[in-house]
Amino acid sequence: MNNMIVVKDFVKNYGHFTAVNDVSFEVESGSIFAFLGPNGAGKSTTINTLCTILDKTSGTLRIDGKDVSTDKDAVRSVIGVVFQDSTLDNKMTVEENLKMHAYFYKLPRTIINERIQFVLDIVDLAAWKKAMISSLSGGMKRRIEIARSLMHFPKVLFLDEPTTGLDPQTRANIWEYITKLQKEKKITIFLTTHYMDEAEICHKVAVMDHGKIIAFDEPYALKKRYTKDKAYIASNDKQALEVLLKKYNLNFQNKNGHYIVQLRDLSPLMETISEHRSAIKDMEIKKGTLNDVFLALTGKDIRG
Ligand SMILES: Nc1ncnc2c1ncn2[C@@H]1O[C@H](COP(=O)(O)OP(=O)(O)OP(=O)(O)O)[C@@H](O)[C@H]1O
Repeated sequence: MNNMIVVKDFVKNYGHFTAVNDVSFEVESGSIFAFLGPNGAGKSTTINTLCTILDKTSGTLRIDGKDVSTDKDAVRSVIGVVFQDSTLDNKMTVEENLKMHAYFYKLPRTIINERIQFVLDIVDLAAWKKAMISSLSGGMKRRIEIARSLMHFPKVLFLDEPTTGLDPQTRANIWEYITKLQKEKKITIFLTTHYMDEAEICHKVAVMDHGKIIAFDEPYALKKRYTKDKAYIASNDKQALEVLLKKYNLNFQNKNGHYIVQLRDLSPLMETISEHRSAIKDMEIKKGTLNDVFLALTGKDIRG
């Protein structure tokens, strides 16, 4: 396995306050990795240290084999970053913003126009090259920021809450580009989010709380380990249903007319349903979510 990012025993203090407390993790090359956690968990601090913006207190952080503390320029040349808040210049055009980035990264002048076309094509905004940034919607600006971060062909793209504040359709749209970059360009994507549905589609997730990684795995594995699926059943004969649920040792509660049944495996539920078939009004099985994982680990909802 080839790891693009390796973090070992990372600690970051702000004065006497420890924002990141002895964190270690690795991110596989070409994968999409998410830091999931509530506000203040330490996600941005970690991302900013990896991006060479903040200095660590202790530990080792490497990107593509380069140390983020001692080899900052080399690290900067292989990463692209999209911050939480826009850093585009509103008084300039799309093209001018991208050119600024090209000059900053000392791209050869002869390739700049071609590169601008290339990155704008990736986010489907080539037609907006001459538009002022101030005339674009929030979602378009975010796409331009992603395009800009790709100008120097980074191996790793850091996205700090890339879709916060965007409407659901624009969020879906941004995700289309993120997955395209990972699949087609083989870029390693490292993002922070507090949206469960976004973390669900990542290859690996680190769940973070109070500066610690409290779980780290594929979303499916986390859900399997920490959550139970639940069946929601509405019945025309509640008494008979309760007798059956008890008979098959199923753990249940009655809420708002529905029986909520915790499932370890499906067979006792299947037996219950087949014996109760004629009286069932409605039934739905809900899978465990990453929020349930967070709840199981911390006793609180991820949104606080
Ligand atoms: N410059 C700073 N000085 C002091 N404390 C800070 C500083 N920056 C962050 N913190 C604190 O460190 C902790 C982690 O903050 P961080 O921004 O990394 O969290 P986060 O998980 O990214 O949350 P958010 O989603 O709100 O950005 C928080 O308690 C925050 O208040």
